[in-house]
Amino acid sequence: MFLMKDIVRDGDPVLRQEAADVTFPLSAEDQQLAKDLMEYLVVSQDPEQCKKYGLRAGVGLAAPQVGVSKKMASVLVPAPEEGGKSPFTDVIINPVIVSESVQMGALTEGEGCLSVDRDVPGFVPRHDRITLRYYDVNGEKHQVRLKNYPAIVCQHEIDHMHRTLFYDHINKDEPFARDDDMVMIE
Ligand SMILES: OCN(O)CCCc1ccccc1
Ligand code: NI
Repeated sequence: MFLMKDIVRDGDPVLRQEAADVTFPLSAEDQQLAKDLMEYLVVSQDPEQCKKYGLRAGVGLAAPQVGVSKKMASVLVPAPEEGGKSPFTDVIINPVIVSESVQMGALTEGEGCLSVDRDVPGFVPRHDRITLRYYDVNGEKHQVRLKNYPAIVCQHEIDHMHRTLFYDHINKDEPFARDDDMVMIE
């Protein structure tokens, strides 16, 4: 199981590398990696377990963040309300955004990252809607349309595979600048 000590922090070159495509069928190692990446999210989103293991809660975790420069990330978007259904939960492998809205969206709270041990205030403008193509651990191809929070999370994780951290997108001069067309996501 991954602990905070296993999470690579900003400054480590692996976070600024282009990650490698994953080959199928998954090696035993990559199967274990997928399990561990998802397990981290499940455990970190359980308040009791999160505290017990001293984790920072996360809704996504990309392989480069545990030092593995591969195009694999777990995503577990919590259900909006108790007992509801998660809007998106999967391990996304070799993801490609095949289309994206012109309209941008950003979390009103800004973003954070398990690999960035500091607050970086500001809006992180992303595409409000995307069509995402990816493979799951069984090598099955998926094409999904995501919007708002699930779309934001997937773009954050895919960024990790392409040398990008969330604060790269924040406007340096005016961190809270927004065009009136931008969807503000609670
Ligand atoms: O890469 C995942 N990770 O650093 C955890 C935080 C994920 C995340 C946080 C805010 C908005 C989108 C995604
Ligand atoms: Ni991150």
